[in-house]
Amino acid sequence: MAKLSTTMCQVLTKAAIENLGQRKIYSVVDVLQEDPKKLASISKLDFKDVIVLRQTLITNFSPFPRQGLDAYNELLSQCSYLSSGIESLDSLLGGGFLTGKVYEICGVSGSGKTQLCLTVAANVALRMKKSVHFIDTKLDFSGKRIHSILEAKESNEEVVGSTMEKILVTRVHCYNELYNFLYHLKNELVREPGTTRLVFIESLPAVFFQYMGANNLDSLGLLNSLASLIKYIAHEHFVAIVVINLASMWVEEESASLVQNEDETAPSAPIIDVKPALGKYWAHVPNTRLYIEQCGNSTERKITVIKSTHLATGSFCKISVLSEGVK
Ligand SMILES: Nc1ncnc2c1ncn2[C@@H]1O[C@H](COP(=O)(O)OP(=O)(O)OP(=O)(O)O)[C@@H](O)[C@H]1O
Repeated sequence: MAKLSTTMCQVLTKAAIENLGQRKIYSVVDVLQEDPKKLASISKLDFKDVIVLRQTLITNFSPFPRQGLDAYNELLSQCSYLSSGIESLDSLLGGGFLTGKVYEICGVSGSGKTQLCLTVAANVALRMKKSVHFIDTKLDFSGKRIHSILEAKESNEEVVGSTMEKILVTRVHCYNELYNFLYHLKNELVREPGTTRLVFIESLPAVFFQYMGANNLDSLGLLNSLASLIKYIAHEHFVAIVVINLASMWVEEESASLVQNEDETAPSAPIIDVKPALGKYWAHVPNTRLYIEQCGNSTERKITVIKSTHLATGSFCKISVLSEGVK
């Protein structure tokens, strides 16, 4: 909501702004909502000038509809898939993580979220000249682990060293530090566009749990500001942002009692529902949500698309968490 100023239009004088202010008309939206005749009498501007003012404000402040073709061409020219370096995951994602999108990887504790992110960070940094940001909110980033993942892929110690230099780890202790870091990253990308294409936030609940509970409105406001910033960076600077979230498993007892087995005598299996943390507001923020869970033997994991704007939900792939990283 832009505040009125004399630089917005030649006819908008300081006196007119003061006159409008006395009637609580302070912003562009206030002017556009008001009847032009009434505006002329309040501001003491000519009716002709009020029409010029309205046209100028509409031209400069309205979002214009764009053709679908323009949006598609922009996507083709500026977005790219960042291969995760894990074949099965790339084919699930249609080629890799798409720049300009926000991804969430959720799963219960120990499901392999961190191992997956470290491996993808290592793979992307190894292949690309750009830096990969890793925001560590849990304060447990392991340089040793990423070094051993890289060593398993690359025998040249110099290449391993230069790749590790491209993985920029930032430790944040609280929401404010996270927000400030992202804000500065946004400014850096304005100054030097394209310096980074991939950002991991590991993990979001770690900086939010302190705000949950008592004053829920505060946490919603903070979550809203962070979500806008994350989306802005991803969309405007063509960065893929991968947010790690915890998930909990809930047994839906009501549904369980409705589901009958084939012989209708044995008790039916309870339906397990996956609930990512951070609530309903956050639920719509990521463009794609991936759920990672253990399956089969202790190293095997299944990744399922549980929400997406461009991938089929329910599709899945299998990966293995090994000493040399995720494969
Ligand atoms: N060096 C390693 N070699 C093989 N497997 C490993 C290695 N390090 C961790 N793992 C496996 O990775 C799994 C833990 O994964 P990870 O730490 O990524 O879980 P997480 O989902 O991030 O958990 P949390 O939410 O608690 O942080 C365990 O099954 C562990 O055995």
